[in-house]
Amino acid sequence: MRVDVRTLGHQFPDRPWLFRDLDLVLVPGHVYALTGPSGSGKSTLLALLAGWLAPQEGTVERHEISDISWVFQNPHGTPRRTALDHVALPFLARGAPVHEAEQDGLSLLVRFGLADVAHQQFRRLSGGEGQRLMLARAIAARPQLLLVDEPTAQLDLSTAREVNDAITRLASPQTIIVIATHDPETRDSCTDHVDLAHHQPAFLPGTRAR
Ligand SMILES: Nc1ncnc2c1ncn2[C@@H]1O[C@H](COP(=O)(O)OP(=O)(O)OP(=O)(O)O)[C@@H](O)[C@H]1O
Repeated sequence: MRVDVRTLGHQFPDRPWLFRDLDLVLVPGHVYALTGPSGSGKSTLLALLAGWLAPQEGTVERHEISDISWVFQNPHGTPRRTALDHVALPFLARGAPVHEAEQDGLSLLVRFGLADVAHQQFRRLSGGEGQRLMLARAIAARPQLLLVDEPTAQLDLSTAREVNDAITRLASPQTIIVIATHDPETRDSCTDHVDLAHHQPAFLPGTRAR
């Protein structure tokens, strides 16, 4: 399982290049922080990795990847379902008996510091709890590629810290994880760092920028 990115570059019609000459090999067990100034193309790169968007130059090859999940800035859960329901569901969907699915779900809630709210409805969770639950649910679903867009953007400092703490426990041997972020603490919670600033035309050698 692997994502190979080769000499990738993208620009939208009649707009300047966002980035060029990006080479990456993404593998499971790592959590890649994707940083860069606002408008540098972080969300665009996530869409290219997912295959939602075709690159203007270069290639993105996904090897042995069929399931791709996203976690967005705002947690989207089912309001009246409990936290445990949210993480048990992916296990049930894979055919686990209820008891086992709930046990596995509970272990994930413990890992993400959510054991105390296991039986709380989603609508009663705080912003940080909701966001950590989205990460826990994404891990439970075991996608081969997990794309996370600005997970702390809507959170205050201490709530963001809780989410960043969860990110330090996110790495999974079954999943390649990429997190677009502005937050230096999120970047430091990841295992690897890709800085789009180094791939903006102004930073690249030669005269290709225009
Ligand atoms: N479909 C589109 N058509 C034209 N321009 C687009 C499109 N999608 C994004 N852009 C532009 O591309 C640039 C990069 O956007 P993108 O959202 O990828 O940046 P970002 O680094 O994620 O920004 P931020 O940190 O502010 O979220 C922006 O100037 C944006 O307006």
